[in-house]
Amino acid sequence: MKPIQVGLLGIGTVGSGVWNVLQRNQQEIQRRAGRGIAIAMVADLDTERARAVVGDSARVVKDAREVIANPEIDIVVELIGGYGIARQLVMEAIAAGKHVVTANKALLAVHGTEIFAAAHQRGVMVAFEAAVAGGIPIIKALREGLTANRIEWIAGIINGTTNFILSEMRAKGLDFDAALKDAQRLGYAEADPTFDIEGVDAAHKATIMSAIAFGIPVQFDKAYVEGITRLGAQDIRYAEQLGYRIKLLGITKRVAKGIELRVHPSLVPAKRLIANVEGAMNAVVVQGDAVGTTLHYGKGAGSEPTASAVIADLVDITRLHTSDAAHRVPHLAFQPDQMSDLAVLPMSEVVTSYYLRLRVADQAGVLAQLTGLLAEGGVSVDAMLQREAGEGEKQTDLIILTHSVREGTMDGVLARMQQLPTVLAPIVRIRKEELA
Ligand SMILES: NC(=O)c1ccc[n+]([C@@H]2O[C@H](COP(=O)([O-])OP(=O)(O)OC[C@H]3O[C@@H](n4cnc5c(N)ncnc54)[C@H](O)[C@@H]3O)[C@@H](O)[C@H]2O)c1
Ligand SMILES: N[C@@H](CCO)C(=O)O
Ligand code: NA
Repeated sequence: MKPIQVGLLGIGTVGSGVWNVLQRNQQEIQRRAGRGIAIAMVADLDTERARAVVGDSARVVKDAREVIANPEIDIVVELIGGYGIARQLVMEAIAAGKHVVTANKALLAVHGTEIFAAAHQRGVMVAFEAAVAGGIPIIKALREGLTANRIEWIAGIINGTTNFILSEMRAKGLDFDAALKDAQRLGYAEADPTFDIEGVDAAHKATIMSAIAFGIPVQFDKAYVEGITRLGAQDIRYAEQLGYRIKLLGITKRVAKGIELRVHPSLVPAKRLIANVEGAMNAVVVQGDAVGTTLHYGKGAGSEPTASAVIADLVDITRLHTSDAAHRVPHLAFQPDQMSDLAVLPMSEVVTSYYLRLRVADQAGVLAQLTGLLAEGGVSVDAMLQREAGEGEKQTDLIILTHSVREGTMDGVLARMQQLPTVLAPIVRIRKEELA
């Protein structure tokens, strides 16, 4: 049988990885897929660089629409990125009856509803394993391997750049700016790392996981997003003294009132496996009612790790494309007519515990005032740490760990604490997740 015909849109970091791995493992992949997989056409604005990768083995064009218009092409792989031209090309490929593979989490988190509906209507598959945690087969795990479970929550380190920065801050005592410079020097962070450090990239990925886990539409606009740019090196140190590490987590959780969907720095007990995921590595913890806790660990980015996921999608499509569309794995794990309208909750409704750092005057009665306000708000204290004031110092750091409380309640208590004349600087609040 003729190999299934693939057209690649964009052959940068991920695209060249896809080309190279497919060439190298061609025979083994064919034995698994039951049919050859051939990249017949490649479109990239930089045709010279594209030719340097593929040589004479595929047709190289500048205009991605030439690939989409080619009736010979069965699968279009979108590896351009962003929500602009990539969105148009994906929609056009679907309209042309092509199956689509994409690594573009930004696109799916924001426009997924429109894209999946169009694909469903046209009877084509849109596969996106590479979009969440790169090479880790987490989409496959959530959609198929864990399909027996009522998923309770997912918490993941799903951005390698920020995990690298946090690891550097902890190991070397660097502040955020210095650690970011290291990440850029070593090629982990992009020239414009905004989406990574502000938590947006992790929120895109968490949004996609929340949809698959709970059968809700992708709703990036409802996600709470907080990055690591304001994290102080001293908080990493204090957290460590209390037995915690600080990680940027993407969290989605089913609670009585709806779904939590949030990305923010979190204290995690140092003894948890996920707290020990260092450098640019990714890890996702999934809690299912039947299986219990599972941990999925590996490389979330990079040319060949990401290509590993893109090619797995190509194999899936090669195996399934002749099957009746109703018997394929649904895009978001649940049948499209069985989606839930559970609400994504505002952050004020989220219940979690907190690490608070207060810069306070070192004088009698301060602690009593603060614990008084906490008690009034119904916030229960779990642990406290007071840094010894140096000789002659008139102020000190006070660290408070709380038990669980509604975020809206905590906001009120913090506002009242902040007004005390003995609280000398903005209070730092970091959420704490026990993950058990
Ligand atoms: N790099 C990673 O490790 C990684 C990991 C997971 C997901 N992703 C996602 O994969 C996608 C690709 O990322 P990348 O790192 O390979 O990016 P890249 O910048 O290295 O490659 C993008 C390629 O697309 C080409 N391109 C841009 N506009 C085009 C157009 N209109 N027509 C044709 N080609 C065009 C560029 O010339 C470039 O070669 C993104 O959505 C990214 O978020 C990347
Ligand atoms: N910028 C992303 C790349 C993979 O999506 C990261 O740092 O993890
Ligand atoms: Na993945």
